[in-house]
Amino acid sequence: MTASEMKNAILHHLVYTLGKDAAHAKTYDWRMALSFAVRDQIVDRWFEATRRTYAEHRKRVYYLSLEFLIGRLLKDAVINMRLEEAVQDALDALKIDWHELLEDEPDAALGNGGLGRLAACFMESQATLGLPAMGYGIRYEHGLFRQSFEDGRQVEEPEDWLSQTHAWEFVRPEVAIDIGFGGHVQEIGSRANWYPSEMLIAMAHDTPVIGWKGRWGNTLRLWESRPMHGFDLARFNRGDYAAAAEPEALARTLSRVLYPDDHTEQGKELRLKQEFFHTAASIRDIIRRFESEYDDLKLLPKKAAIQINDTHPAIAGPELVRILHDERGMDFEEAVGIARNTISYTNHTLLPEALETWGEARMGRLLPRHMQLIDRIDDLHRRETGTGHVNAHQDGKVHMGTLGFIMAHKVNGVAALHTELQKTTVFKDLHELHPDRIVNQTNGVTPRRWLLSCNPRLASLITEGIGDGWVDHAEDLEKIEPLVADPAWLDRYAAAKKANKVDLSNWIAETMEIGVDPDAIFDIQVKRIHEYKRQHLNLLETIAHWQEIRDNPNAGWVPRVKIFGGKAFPNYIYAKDMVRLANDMARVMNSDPLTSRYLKVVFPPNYNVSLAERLIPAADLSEQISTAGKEASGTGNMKLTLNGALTIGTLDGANVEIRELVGAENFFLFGMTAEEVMARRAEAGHAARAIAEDHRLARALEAIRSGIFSPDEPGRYHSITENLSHHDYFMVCSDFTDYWRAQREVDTAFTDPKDWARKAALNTARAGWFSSDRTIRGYMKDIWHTDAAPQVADA
Ligand SMILES: CCc1ccc([C@H](C)CC(=O)N[C@@H]2O[C@H](CO)[C@@H](O)[C@H](O)[C@H]2O)cc1
Repeated sequence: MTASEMKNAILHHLVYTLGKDAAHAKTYDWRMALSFAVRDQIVDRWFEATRRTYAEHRKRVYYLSLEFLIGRLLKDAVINMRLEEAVQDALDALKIDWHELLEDEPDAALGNGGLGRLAACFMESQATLGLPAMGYGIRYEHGLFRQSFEDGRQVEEPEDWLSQTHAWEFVRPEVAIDIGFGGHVQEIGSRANWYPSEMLIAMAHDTPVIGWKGRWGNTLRLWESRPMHGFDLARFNRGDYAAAAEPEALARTLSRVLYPDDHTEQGKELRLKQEFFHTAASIRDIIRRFESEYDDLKLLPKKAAIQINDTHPAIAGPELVRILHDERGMDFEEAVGIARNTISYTNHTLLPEALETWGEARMGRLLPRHMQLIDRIDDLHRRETGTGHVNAHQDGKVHMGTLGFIMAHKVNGVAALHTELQKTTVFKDLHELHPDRIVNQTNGVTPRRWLLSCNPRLASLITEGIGDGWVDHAEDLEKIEPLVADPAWLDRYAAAKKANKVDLSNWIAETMEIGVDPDAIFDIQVKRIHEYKRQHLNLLETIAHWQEIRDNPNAGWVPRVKIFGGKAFPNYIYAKDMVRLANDMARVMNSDPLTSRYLKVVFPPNYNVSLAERLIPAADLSEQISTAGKEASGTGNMKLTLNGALTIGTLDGANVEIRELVGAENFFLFGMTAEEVMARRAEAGHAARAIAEDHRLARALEAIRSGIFSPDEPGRYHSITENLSHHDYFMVCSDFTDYWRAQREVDTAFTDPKDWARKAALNTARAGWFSSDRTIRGYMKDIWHTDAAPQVADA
């Protein structure tokens, strides 16, 4: 598409779709007009892919997830359709600033963190690989809350991405599925009729997901909840206005807001209703599509692969069995077999508090037939395995992890260490019963968004050196290794990083009025705030570092900027205290005349996908410091490695595989292994001993305890200091000394910019394996048994 064609298409949509005259158009109008112009280019490819999938009777993958952390879509679409040049030239001609339009788009923040973002990367990779796939999610009216800071405290505000028209979705009023809750069951022999007492509608909104070079397009279908019966006019006419709107309000509650908790199940009824609403609508839609092409449901596993993203859609098993057995009359055991061969389950966490369980009373009341089927599935599993002690329904609860495992033909972990730990911890018994069911699929990230789009300086340097094959064959990045040996190329590599750091310093100055030195080490920890991720270990080291600089300011300290980003679950007080402590420390340290030129702390609010795209290209050091055995994989670690940040980290999650691939000499390792953590945790007083043995740790804790960072409320962080001194379940104290050692090694290494650049470039060169394209190819081979469609021509 030429620039002038693009210009005309933009002007066409401005006038005829937005109904705006160019003279009066606002940024929003231009962004929407451009989005529609680009969308037009995508729709044809999207339809072509759908048509081919039907025509070639291809097996489809269905990715069921309560979260899709998509971020912005305009730039992604322009880049994947190779329209960047045409768009930029068209906008130049219209005197419209491209970056202003990009910044104007709200993030689609339909997820909490790792799990949701992984789903979004997977959707883009499936489309890039030409794999017929469909994502099923919920169209939350309010995504993850907006975070702001008041006096250093996290404050949450509702996020409202839908207050403006969303350019990238198409509503599907004809795809409206009845969803029931409660009521009673009438059993007829083995089968039953379920008579729900509450009904509402799931309506579909489709977003095209276009792959690299526009060669294939898939659909992300998001469900909105609508009332079965709309506005109650009779009540309104009787003046009972609130009641008149009640059915509408009630029904819409289900897709109103994303639950902001990641890692702690709240067991709230609305959450279970959201999960069933999402999953039942998706399963019904999958069966409808299957039956529109085939008439023998025994074929289902051959033509559909359903992946459940953690336990949140685990009710999919019983719901599929209910439809196959109760509604389609299939024999119960056969129905379970068909369902199991269709479904596979990914586990993303070992944290006990994150493993969902539902009370039998609540499940029985809300989903009476499913509760019965869960018991029959347990019974069948007992007969199949000849054991009685592993049941989904146990001690008055339904364990969704066990249900997900029993009703799946494959269960996967998201990194090699995590997958092995699954076999010895959460799924130990089930693994013994089904030794070949657990497989590993180490996570990945899309190199389109997380390198080509967010780091154009580095991307163009790479493409100039090795061509653009790396964009959809990221393993090709290893071809830059020979260039790393060329000092001139390495200088340009370092210059790209430096320019990104200057951009970020300017943004921090503009938005936070904090001056940071772009030649300092940009040390970044960006992720959800959680004790197991140990932001407080980073804060303690920062305090000890600050104290040492104050003791001896002229000791030739290597300047460091500590950048934090992340949201705390609103009810997670300890995590919110960690956020506030970081802000209190920033206030004191950044204005400390003795130390501020050597050490700054910066905590930009509202960390989300778009802020990650701004921070990650400017990172020198990637903080991946979780307690070994706790972070299932991590994906931020992969994005930072791809963008040339060196990792300081523990042998946890995918850090292990990153270190193996980039080389131990290009990674700052510290801390106990998962086994050592278990052993140390068994030793009483492990924290007190660590504190006694490390004066820096003791002194840093004392600084917090004494109120240096909270003079107006000295006891503000009592919870943190007391917990660390007496419990310290996540081994912050026991890993401190070695962490300090590793951080000082970082300082030393950074004083040799050439060697640092070489290490950084080798991280980029060897990060290709962490592409989500490789991950999806793994799922296709080991779990979904699908192959990609031969590609249509490039965009
Ligand atoms: C029910 C509450 C709840 C909500 C979300 C979750 C997610 C599983 C948490 C999550 O995001 N896990 C992260 O998944 C990433 C993608 O696989 C991994 O890289 C991270 O290590 C893991 O913490 C657990 C429990």
